[in-house]
Amino acid sequence: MNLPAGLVLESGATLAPVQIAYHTFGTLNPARDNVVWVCHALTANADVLSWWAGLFGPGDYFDPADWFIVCANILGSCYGSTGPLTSGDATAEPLYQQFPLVTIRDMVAAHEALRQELGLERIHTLIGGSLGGQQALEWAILRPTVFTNLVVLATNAQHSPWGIAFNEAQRLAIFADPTYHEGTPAGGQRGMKAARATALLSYRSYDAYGRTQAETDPDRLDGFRASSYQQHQGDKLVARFNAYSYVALSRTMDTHHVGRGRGSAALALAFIKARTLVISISSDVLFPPDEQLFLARHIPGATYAAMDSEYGHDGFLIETAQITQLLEKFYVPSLVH
Ligand SMILES: CC(=O)SCCNC(=O)CCNC(=O)[C@H](O)C(C)(C)COP(=O)(O)OP(=O)(O)OC[C@H]1O[C@@H](n2cnc3c(N)ncnc32)[C@H](O)[C@@H]1OP(=O)(O)O
Ligand SMILES: N[C@@H](CCO)C(=O)O
Repeated sequence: MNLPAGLVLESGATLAPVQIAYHTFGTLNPARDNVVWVCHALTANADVLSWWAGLFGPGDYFDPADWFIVCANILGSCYGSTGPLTSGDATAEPLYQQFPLVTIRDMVAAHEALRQELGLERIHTLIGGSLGGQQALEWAILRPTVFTNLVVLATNAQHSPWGIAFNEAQRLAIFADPTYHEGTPAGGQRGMKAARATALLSYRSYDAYGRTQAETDPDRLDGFRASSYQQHQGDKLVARFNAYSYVALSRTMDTHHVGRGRGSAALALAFIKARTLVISISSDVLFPPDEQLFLARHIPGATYAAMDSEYGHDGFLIETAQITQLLEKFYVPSLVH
């Protein structure tokens, strides 16, 4: 979808033109009440069936045979929507480091424009984890009557000092790579590799590393498994992402505060009318369970569910069997459609 006039961002700057890439799966039913809208996290994309398999896909809880699933790539990303490498205007240069600050609310403005374009008056379920949960919360506050159900995982009402510090450490790694400042599509790759390796420490847990990366050779002095894992994960992101989007999206995450201009986070959450399920992960050090307890306390009538997992923050992507069980329990009373 194209917005030729673009969007006036929360900062006051105009981003124009704006393109929003999205995928839909399944079919909108005649009653138009089977829409599930997924807000994706930091480095994912609109193809939710590829990165949330086990929850979205044939035979999964959200089976495209039953549901009309919509997922839009977020502004600032590199998977089709307007971002630092796409000027949006074929004649202009990409903006690279000059890409403007996009807030979570700006991302939501893009989702809202797409919802209106698609003519979806009601969304049965709005779901997202992490940065996706931040968008979902903002949207449910902004348009309280649109969403029947809201499911947020491993997310928060306001990005924490700890989360911002992690993001800053990652940006420092990218800024220390001189190629980032050259402004080319491959700029900052070595920095982003280090940034992803740093981020991973906040996405997994001590126990997960202990289980998957333990050494079997007690005499080893170098070349540890945990080291090559960090290298591999950094390389894997470099192969599919770019440093300018990484910096832009981490800055977006830092801006997240549902209470901005609304008195407080608690007052803002009280606007939500959707029936809400808030899910936490016991080993999540980046978005710890206290943050989800806060959400559940302040969203009217919300249900809180704690997942026990050793996977840390990334548990929201990995623990699909547990999430399915929680959804089955959550939807039973209201049955569905
Ligand atoms: C275009 C696309 O790729 S779609 C985008 C995919 N990603 C997203 O959308 C973002 C959301 N997804 C994610 O963040 C992740 O995929 C997760 C959290 C769901 C799972 O993370 P993964 O990295 O797949 O799992 P895990 O931590 O177990 O690591 C497995 C990988 O590490 C490798 N690995 C494990 N131990 C080691 C080691 N000691 N040394 C080197 N490599 C290792 C494995 O071989 C495997 O590599 P592969 O992914 O290249 O096959
Ligand atoms: N590992 C995920 C989640 C971060 O919140 C990603 O790369 O998008």
